[in-house]
Amino acid sequence: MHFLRLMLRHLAPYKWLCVLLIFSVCFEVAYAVASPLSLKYLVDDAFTPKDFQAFLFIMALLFGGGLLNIFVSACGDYTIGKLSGEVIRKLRGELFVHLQGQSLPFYQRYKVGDLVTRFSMDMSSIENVIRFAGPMLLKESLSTLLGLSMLFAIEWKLTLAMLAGSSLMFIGPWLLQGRAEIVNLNYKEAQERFSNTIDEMVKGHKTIKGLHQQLRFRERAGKQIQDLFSFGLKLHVNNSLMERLPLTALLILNGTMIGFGGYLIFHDQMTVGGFMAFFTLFMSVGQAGSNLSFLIPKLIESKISFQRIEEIFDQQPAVPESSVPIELPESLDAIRMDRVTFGYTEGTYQLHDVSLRIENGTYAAFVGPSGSGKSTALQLLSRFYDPMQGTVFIDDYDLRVVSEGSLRKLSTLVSQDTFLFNGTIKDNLMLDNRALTAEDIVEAAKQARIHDAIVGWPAGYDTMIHNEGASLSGGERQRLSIARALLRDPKLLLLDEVTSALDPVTEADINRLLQEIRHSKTIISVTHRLASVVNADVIYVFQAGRIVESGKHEELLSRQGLYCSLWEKQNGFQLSHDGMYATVDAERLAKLPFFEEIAAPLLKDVAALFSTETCQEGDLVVQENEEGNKFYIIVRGKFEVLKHSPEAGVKRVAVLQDGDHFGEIALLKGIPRTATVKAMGPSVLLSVRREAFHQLTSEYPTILRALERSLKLRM
Ligand SMILES: Nc1ncnc2c1ncn2[C@@H]1O[C@H](COP(=O)(O)OP(=O)(O)OP(=O)(O)O)[C@@H](O)[C@H]1O
Repeated sequence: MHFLRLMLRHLAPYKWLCVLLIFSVCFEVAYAVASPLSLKYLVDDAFTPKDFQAFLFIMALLFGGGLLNIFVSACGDYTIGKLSGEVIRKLRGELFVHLQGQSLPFYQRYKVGDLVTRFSMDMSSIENVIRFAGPMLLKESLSTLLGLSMLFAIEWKLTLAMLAGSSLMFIGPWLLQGRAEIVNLNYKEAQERFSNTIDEMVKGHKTIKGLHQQLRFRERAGKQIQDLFSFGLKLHVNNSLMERLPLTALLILNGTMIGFGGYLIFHDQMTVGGFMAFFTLFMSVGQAGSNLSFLIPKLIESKISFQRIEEIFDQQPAVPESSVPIELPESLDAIRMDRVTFGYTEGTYQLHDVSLRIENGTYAAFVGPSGSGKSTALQLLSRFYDPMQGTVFIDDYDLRVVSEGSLRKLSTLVSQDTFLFNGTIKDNLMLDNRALTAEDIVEAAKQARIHDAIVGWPAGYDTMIHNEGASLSGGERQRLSIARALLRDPKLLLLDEVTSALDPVTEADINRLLQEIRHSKTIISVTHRLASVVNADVIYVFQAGRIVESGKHEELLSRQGLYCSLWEKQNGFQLSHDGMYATVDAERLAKLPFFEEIAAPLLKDVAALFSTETCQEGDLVVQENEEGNKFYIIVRGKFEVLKHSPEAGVKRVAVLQDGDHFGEIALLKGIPRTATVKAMGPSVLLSVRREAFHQLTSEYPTILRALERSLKLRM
């Protein structure tokens, strides 16, 4: 019933098309039922008495009715096409808009495959039901009802006998329906899971290869393909049984009809013409009945599809637009957080009681260790999430009551995960702003230091971007997204690690650009590279979801707190302009716990042993279980530390960044690495090999002893 209500709700806006469809179906059915009846009159009133006039009259009626039937059926076919097309068009459009209105948590819950399957498979199963199964259901039900009343008129006893036997036709489908629904749902979910695997495999092909996870993916896909096979087989067997059982029942009924009909003729209770008409009509009613049972699997499939699409429609955005949204003015005085607490999921908190105020025209920076909540704070300032407690204000407007359109016009977020649309470079830069001129675009591209690269490509600004920009380097994608943000000319520019994928020269250029535009905008920049925030008007230092320090660079250094220790960790390195050659000071090495006992002159020799290594996003510096023979210090860049376990697969256990070090045990012995270390973007490392280190320690055994002592303490 719920399914019928859903279906009627979607058909309701097209009343006239429905009326036209019902009319054409009724006409077709009436003609189909009347045709076999003509046999009775042909045999009993024209052939047996040899009445030619009556014969001509019946033939004329049949022929005229036939022509009219063809015309009405053609109109009916057009109506069905239009009706199903309109319903699906509306449904697709509404679902699309509904998806756009959803917030980030929705997109974390539903994966690409889930949504694509609903848009493709489920929509076509609904389209099928409206285009074929629905009209057929109407037609065959009417044919059955009308045919049955005619059969009663011809011979009620025989009809009653047949009717009693007909219940056999529906017992099978009735018994199998519950199982059919479950199998159908299982099959659809298996399709979703497989689509998600394909999506992950395409997007993560580099990582899968890099971490040598092909086998795991093949096993996962193999299992899912096996599921598709088993559920598909069950579905097929179930559907076939639902279709075949009524046909078997129909055969039994035919035998009954011939036996009982013959008995009535032999006892003069029925004419031969009447029996012929009854037989033909019964066959067509039987056909209609079995057609109805053929429809059952299709109806069950579309019922599940309707439910799956309704499930999406039932999802409400976690960050809803206010019912009376306020338009923000075109300029802003300040943006602030007032005692904001937030967690991505119930019971977890990524921000605790955070308060801050950033005045118009300020260049503010959020810094702190990885995972301390900097990006989360930025997401709340852009209202991608709402706080659990506390409020985010722009001027004195709570972001929850502000119209999304005016907020997006005022502020633009450039994040670490740049997304480029399939289209040309120009389309990606202009988006929907037709007012932009070619000069504006070139100017922004120059500012973002991407113009030279673009004009170097054969098609220049008309170069097509495919596959979300996978053919471009991380730095190129990042610079394009900066240019795109500049073209929107926002008053509030929110930057999340925008220079992390850039080489030192481009990074310096972008930092210079930010200095140039900082007075015409409010800029909030999340970064882990402290050298880029020394000029900031205010720096907020995050730790475990709280702001633990704030102020200018010099003030924070003098406090000797977390900022100061992060600063010291990142200092003491020199990097050439092209980012290809780095060195480390002996003073910086002395800050490493296992080198602290070693005298300064000896550390100078240790520093000279380091050589520079550069790597790109996805490169594996260290692989779990492989023998280690190098120690690394990160000069710039971000690395994730991954560990593999049979239960959880590959899991990120830490993120390392500028100034962090790893693999020091390899300096003493070549034991297997306990984790994999993978570059999250272009990076520069300093490394020293155990063999080189041993040459030095054989000259100065004190170094070796000091190192052994401090590593023993640490382990
Ligand atoms: N969408 C999410 N769902 C659940 N947890 C999340 C989500 N995004 C981030 N987190 C978690 O929230 C915490 C804070 O993350 P956030 O990205 O804000 O930190 P960050 O200081 O910006 O770190 P980084 O410099 O590494 O980006 C981390 O523990 C992270 O794993």
